[in-house]
Amino acid sequence: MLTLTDAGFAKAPALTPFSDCLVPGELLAIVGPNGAGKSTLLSLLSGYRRPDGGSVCLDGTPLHHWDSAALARRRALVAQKLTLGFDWPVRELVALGSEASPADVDDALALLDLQAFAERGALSLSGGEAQRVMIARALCQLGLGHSTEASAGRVLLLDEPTSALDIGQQQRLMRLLCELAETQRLAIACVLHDLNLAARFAHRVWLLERGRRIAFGPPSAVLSPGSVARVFDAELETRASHGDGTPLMVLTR
Ligand SMILES: Nc1ncnc2c1ncn2[C@@H]1O[C@H](COP(=O)(O)OP(=O)(O)OP(=O)(O)O)[C@@H](O)[C@H]1O
Repeated sequence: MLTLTDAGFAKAPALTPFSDCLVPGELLAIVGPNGAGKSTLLSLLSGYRRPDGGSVCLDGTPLHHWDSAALARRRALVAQKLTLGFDWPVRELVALGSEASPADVDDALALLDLQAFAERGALSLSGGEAQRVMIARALCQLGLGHSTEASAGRVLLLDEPTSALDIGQQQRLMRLLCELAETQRLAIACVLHDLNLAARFAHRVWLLERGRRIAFGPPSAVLSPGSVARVFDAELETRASHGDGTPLMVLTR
């Protein structure tokens, strides 16, 4: 379990300290306007930045005390800006830095609908294909495909993983993330700009505004049309409702 206790950053980019957990089996959506601090929060959750106060612990041990190889097997981050580096064949890029077997790589490629690209050079991929490759790589890093017991408690952090995906791929990815959370007992935190996607798939939402977490809870509680319109300074219409009562919001013209 990943636990934040009064963790935040005093210096820019600042983040007001708060406490909460990333729970195995849960898909958490982190939402908020541009510059609200979502990527900053992922840098805290991943351990790439140490909090100025409080702690971020995985199974009770502060992230900065973890051995880096052991931590890499327990948490993976797919950043917003993709760095493909060299023109690796996709298969090699997906396996890079992990202990994945060729069969594990095949499994990860299949999960992300990438089998046809296995031998292609990474630099030849389209934006959406490259985004899916980096997610497949994170799954290999976490050793998914092994037993559920081995996967349980692993943490997958994704910064806008649907930003380059068409709607069909968005749906397949969000379904896959829900399935991995539920069947492999992963804890997943995912920055999303599409609030309807967050409402549809996330178990819980954290809403950020100006470096502060201002709301958290189930999508139906956090994503009310009033608070979304205010926080995002957007004019919205509520068209219908998702199954759980969360409003389906569209922009007015
Ligand atoms: N090194 C830095 N020094 C000062 N300010 C910074 C630094 N890095 C980021 N910021 C600022 O901190 C704020 C939060 O940045 P962050 O990238 O976390 O936002 P975000 O919510 O992920 O935004 P977006 O939706 O645009 O990706 C932004 O206003 C950003 O300009």
